[in-house]
This record gives sequence, structure tokens and C-alpha cells, in this order.
Amino acid sequence: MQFTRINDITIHYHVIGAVADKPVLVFINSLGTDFRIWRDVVVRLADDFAIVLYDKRGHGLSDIGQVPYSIEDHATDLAGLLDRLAVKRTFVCGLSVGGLIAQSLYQRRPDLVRALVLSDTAHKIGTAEMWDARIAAIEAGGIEAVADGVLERWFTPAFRRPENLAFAGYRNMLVRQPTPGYVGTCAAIRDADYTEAARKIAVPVLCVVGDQDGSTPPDLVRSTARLIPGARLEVIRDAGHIPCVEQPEAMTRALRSFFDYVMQGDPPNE
Ligand SMILES: O=C(O)CC1=CCC(=O)O1
Repeated sequence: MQFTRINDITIHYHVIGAVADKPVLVFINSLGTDFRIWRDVVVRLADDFAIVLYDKRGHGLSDIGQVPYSIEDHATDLAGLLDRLAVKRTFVCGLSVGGLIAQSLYQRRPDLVRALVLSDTAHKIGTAEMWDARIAAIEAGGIEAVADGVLERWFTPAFRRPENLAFAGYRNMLVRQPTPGYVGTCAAIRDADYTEAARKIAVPVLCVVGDQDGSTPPDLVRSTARLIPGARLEVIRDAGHIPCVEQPEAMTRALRSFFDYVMQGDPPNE
């Protein structure tokens, strides 16, 4: 297990492979999850990429710190982690709020970003009213109070079968996140709008979305892809909001084909 101190926060992270020897790929997880969600994709890519995983502040084994947060707080943590690891220019794959963090990282530190994968995310997610209602519900009843609704948007009915142990496990992951970290990140999402920033992205971008994503539905992700010059869009079949969990094979295929396309037109990482 690896821990480091960034911006007065202890960050839990994991590096697979040598960042000096292979193209580097960093994954940023979504609201209410930790970096274990990437496992089934990571095992498929680990021969070809050095992979950086981490728990954003307020999630997993990382510290909570001061709440509420901004997306920029999360992006500054990630920039600090990449600097600490001497990663210069990386493929960045962010899921949901992780995609907002990826967009913020690009805005603040474009030198760190070789290409972006924006999975089940948007230039803006939800409305202030929606996030304030979720925060109020959690303050009254904990994450448990919103968990069933969240899980319906995360996963397809096929995955939500009661006998599916993975479904039970991911429910545990959601309800066991620290409440202040979860609520603090809801506030960060509420306050984030990358509409103008999206129009200025000048690195290759792949937008990915599950065809049954109930949180950032395909039409929203499609409209984000249209804002970003040259962005590609890939719809993953039979997946909800977290295709890396529900359809890791298809997600890996989408990532590989995009990375191959980027690397063909791009000199190797220094
Ligand atoms: O929790 C949800 O509804 C889905 C989600 C929105 C932002 C994020 O990271 O997850």
C-alpha cells in the first residue's frame, strides 16, 4: 500500500509498472467509489502501460481534509501526486466527477495531459437544486438514504440481480465512503461548470458512456463530445454509469483503440 502527503492530505495511491519505461495512464474514480473500480480494466492494460490509481480526498483510504471541496482542490491533489511520481505527460481517464477533475487538471496543468478519456461525465453534471437535495438527504439519513437511487443509475438491471455478489460489494463501497468526503464532493460537482473550458481543449479526447447510464445519460455525454474540438464518442452497450465495472472488456477495447490512435500521431512519452 502506498500513501503520500499532498496539500496536507494523505493520499492513498497505487502505481503498477515503471512510469519511466511505459506510457503512463492515470485513472480518476467517481463519487462514492475508490480506485478498486478500475481493477478489471487495469489487469487488461498493465502489460502495456504504467498505471497510476489513487483515492481522491474524502474517498477510500485518503484523508478527508477540509470540506466542502472544489473540483480544483481535487485537480491540485492529482497534479501534486503526478509531480511527486515524476510523471510528465499522461493519459488521463476520469469517470464522472473524475472526468470533471480531468478537465480541471488539463485547464490548470496542460503539461501533464497527453490525452483525455472522459467516461460517463460531462462539462456540467446535474443542477444546483439536485445536488443540494442530495446533500440534504445525506445530512439527514447518511449515504444509505440515497444509496438505492444512486445504484439504479450506476448499474443496469442485469447487474443489480440480488444474487450478483459484485452488486452487493459495490453497494458496500458506496455506503462506506466517509460522509463528509462524499458530501464535500457533491458540493464540488454542484459548483463546477466546464462548458467554456471544454471548447478550448486541444488534446485528443475520447468520451465514453454506458448506453444505460442514468447519471450522465448518452445524450448529455454526446453534447459534451460536441463541445470539445475533435472529440470521439464511444457508447458501451449493456452498461450503466460505471462501464469499467460492468463491461471491462468493452471499456478496455475502447481505451486501447483510442490510445493506439493517439500514439500513432504522437511522439513517445519523454
Ligand atoms: O452518484 C451519482 O449519481 C453518479 C455520479 C455523479 C457524479 C459522480 O461522480 O457520480
